[in-house]
Amino acid sequence: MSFRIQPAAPARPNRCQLFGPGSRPAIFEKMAASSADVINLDLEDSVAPSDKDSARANVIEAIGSVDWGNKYISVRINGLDTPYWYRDVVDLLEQADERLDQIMIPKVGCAEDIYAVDALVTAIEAAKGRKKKISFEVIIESAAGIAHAEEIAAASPRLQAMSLGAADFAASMGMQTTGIGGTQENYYMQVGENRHWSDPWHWAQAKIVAACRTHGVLPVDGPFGDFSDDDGFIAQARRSATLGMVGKWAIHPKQIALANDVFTPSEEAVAEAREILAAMEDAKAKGEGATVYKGRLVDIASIKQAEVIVAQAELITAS
Ligand SMILES: CC(C)(COP(=O)(O)OP(=O)(O)OC[C@H]1O[C@@H](n2cnc3c(N)ncnc32)[C@H](O)[C@@H]1OP(=O)(O)O)[C@@H](O)C(=O)NCCC(=O)NCCSC(=O)C[C@H](O)C(=O)O
Ligand SMILES: [Mg+2]
Repeated sequence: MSFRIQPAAPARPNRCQLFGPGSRPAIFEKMAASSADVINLDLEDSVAPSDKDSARANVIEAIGSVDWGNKYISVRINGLDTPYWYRDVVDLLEQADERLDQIMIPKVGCAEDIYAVDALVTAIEAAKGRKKKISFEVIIESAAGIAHAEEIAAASPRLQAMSLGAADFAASMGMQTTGIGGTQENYYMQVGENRHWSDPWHWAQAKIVAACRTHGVLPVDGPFGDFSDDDGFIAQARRSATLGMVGKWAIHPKQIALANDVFTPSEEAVAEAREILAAMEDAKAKGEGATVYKGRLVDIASIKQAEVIVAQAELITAS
């Protein structure tokens, strides 16, 4: 273990982030009534250029007027390569109710992108005397973003979460697909007559998880576009959870329960984790660093693994 202790990620549930276009205010109350932990009101790619101003106004109005309960409220601003983003930040920070928790910055490519938004947000917060410090989340969805994932994760103390945006990522990388995440027919190895499919998102997800865990940021899996494919969504979410991600986006309400289910440790998993902790307490009392649990080795590292599962479950119970 390094001399530097790995920082903890923010202690809030982030199992499902529900997206809705800012140009569709009719669904805001439905989003608020959902079981998602995080609400993402979108000003970016689900909003047509002609609707940017009205969507921004809708979102600012709804942040203060809708009862969002205990949900974490995030607004996705437009990318730094557009003429819209500064107006998004200025109007949100000057006009939106203190209920706003977070800004999502899309298509980040380097740490300086975060620096620029941080400088603007910090100035407006001070000028307006805003009490709550706005947090940031970013989307890694370009070749530059994934290449610089670690410096981006370290870029600001405001940064709480980092998602993989599979659609823009695929386009930026020149990948041969029009799917938004999920299974890719052509990514397989042929062994004799058998095809073995693999996961083209895996390496990017693993890089994001490592960058996030190094700097105390929540790693999140992004969208799964085919919302009629529940099994595909569940499989993708299970792979993400196994890699260390804490949640996944929902681009349709039917994906919320699927994400919550995968990213909530099951009762069996929590019971087993508690049993491992108890077994290791017994081992420690006997001066042993390792013992046998259900026919397999558990040791001091197993304590940390079990604590991850118990901590996830306790966080969700407390929320
Ligand atoms: C995908 C949708 C356009 C589908 O909308 P719709 O046709 O209305 O769906 P349904 O008729 O099946 O809706 C059933 C009921 O659910 C309500 N509804 C629909 N969407 C939402 C929602 N997001 N939140 C809450 N409630 C919702 C409908 O009103 C129906 O209600 P009722 O009539 O009372 O039964 C739509 O879901 C949608 O717009 N989704 C979000 C799209 C979005 O935000 N996209 C951006 C994120 S993905 C991305 O940006 C890619 C990423 O950046 C990358 O690069 O990878
Ligand atoms: Mg995108």
